[in-house]
Amino acid sequence: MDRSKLCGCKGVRTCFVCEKKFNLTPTINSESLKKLSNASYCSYCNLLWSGWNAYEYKNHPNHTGTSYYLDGIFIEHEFINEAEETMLIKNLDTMPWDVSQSGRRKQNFGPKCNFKKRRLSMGNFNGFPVSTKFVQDRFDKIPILKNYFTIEQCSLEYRPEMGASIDPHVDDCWIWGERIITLSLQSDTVLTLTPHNIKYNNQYNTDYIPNVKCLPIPVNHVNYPIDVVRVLMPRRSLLVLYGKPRYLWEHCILREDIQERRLCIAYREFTPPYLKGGEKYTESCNILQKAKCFW
Ligand SMILES: O=C(O)CCC(=O)C(=O)O
Ligand SMILES: [Fe+2]
Repeated sequence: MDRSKLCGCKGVRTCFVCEKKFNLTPTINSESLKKLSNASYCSYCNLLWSGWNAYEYKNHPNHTGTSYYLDGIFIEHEFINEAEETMLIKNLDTMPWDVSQSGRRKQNFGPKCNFKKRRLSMGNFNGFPVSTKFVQDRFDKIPILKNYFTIEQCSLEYRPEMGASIDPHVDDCWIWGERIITLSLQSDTVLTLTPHNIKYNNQYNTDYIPNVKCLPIPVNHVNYPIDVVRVLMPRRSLLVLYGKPRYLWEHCILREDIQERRLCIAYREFTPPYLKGGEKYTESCNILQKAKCFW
């Protein structure tokens, strides 16, 4: 089944286009997730509240039912204003979009990374679009983003008519540092966190997680009463995932949570070995220099 001329999907990933043409069925079944114990994140009290509805945070402070605590999720509402959002979307859309998996499109600005061989190179990385610079500059305002130095910036587009989604995954742990940032644009969606069922040793390069031996992997099965966490990502908000939600849970965006076109800009930093003073710095110093450029 060669889908290279049809869409961007590979392996188990699918979109409406290839599902129709090859009679494929999507792998993720949200109905089965709804049957698990689920809770939604409230960004105002930093707690999870029982239930699937990700808009539960709007009931704050009048939540009812049981609450749970999971450290490692941060949301800043209205990180950018409406005029800035309009301007960002307009500027992103002046640049070409590349097809990606599961009906998404993307614009990638960052070095070339071979996650399997764990090899890093400049590739055609040339810095970042100047129209997006103010977003990176504003990271300084957020205390948990202290010393955040962006190495990769990736715009993603999700359209309902493509059946766009992103399958459960953990962002690579060898090259990408602890703090994963996402700026959401154009419409709200939900990030769904699910138990990380390890499929094979070192999947996502989890052996490279700092202090991995101290972390109870997979935490959910061992001692956490919740199997699915729903995190609303309102348009114009900034989400930061770190700690356990970044390393020990997979995150995904379900097709049913894309109701309108949604864009986001995802940001990644290097892991400590590739930062100044780290043991891999000789391999990364040119890339760190390049990541200061805006064009
Ligand atoms: O679209 C999003 O908010 C999540 C994207 C994501 O998880 C990724 O690019 O690794
Ligand atoms: Fe991700």
